[in-house]
Amino acid sequence: MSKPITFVTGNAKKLEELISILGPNFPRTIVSKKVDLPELQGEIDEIAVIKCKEAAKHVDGPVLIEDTSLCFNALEGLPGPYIKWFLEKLKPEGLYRLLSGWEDKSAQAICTFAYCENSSAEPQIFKGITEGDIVEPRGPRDFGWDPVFQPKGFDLTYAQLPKPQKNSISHRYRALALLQKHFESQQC
Ligand SMILES: O=c1nc[nH]c2c1ncn2[C@H]1C[C@H](O)[C@@H](COP(=O)(O)OP(=O)(O)OP(=O)(O)O)O1
Ligand SMILES: [Mg+2]
Repeated sequence: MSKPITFVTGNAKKLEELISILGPNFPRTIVSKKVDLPELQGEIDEIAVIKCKEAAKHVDGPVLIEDTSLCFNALEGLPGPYIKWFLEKLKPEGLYRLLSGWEDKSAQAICTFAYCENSSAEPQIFKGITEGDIVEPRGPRDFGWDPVFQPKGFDLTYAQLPKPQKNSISHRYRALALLQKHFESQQC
């Protein structure tokens, strides 16, 4: 019997989406642990790997983390992994205004999961990307920058989409689909 996987995050909304996306048939048990992990600098994959190693110090056994970036194409991918601080200071309105000097409002929402079996194992990466545009904020404000991200092919923002619909196209869904495939293939 495999040990449960501990998903380490300080963000309750991430946990809620993970549970609802993976559903009841995921082959491993997932428990969660609330830890405020350091907000690191660097390239997206690098950050996820170091974050996973940090998280492993708080857990005895398999550990999972994720880090989310919002990358504006006009700004060469910024704010990217620093979106948390940009959102905190500028609020959704300010994120939209950041692009006022640019015609290109396109952006990528990127979710990077990192998993390691224990604190000495090298983390594995599972990454999902959803393309969209940064728009004037619309919809409920219960999760981060959801009000300003409008996925390509939709005329509603992530915040306006019904949860199951966001969870069927989101960056987090795409990353978790890869994670799910990995654990399902390990079973046979
Ligand atoms: O689907 C999403 N829709 C809207 N906003 C989102 C989403 N996913 C993360 N977010 C926000 C949370 C944080 O302001 C920043 C990512 O920073 P990030 O470090 O990954 O998240 P966090 O510090 O809240 O939780 P954790 O303890 O897992 O690091 O973007
Ligand atoms: Mg964080």
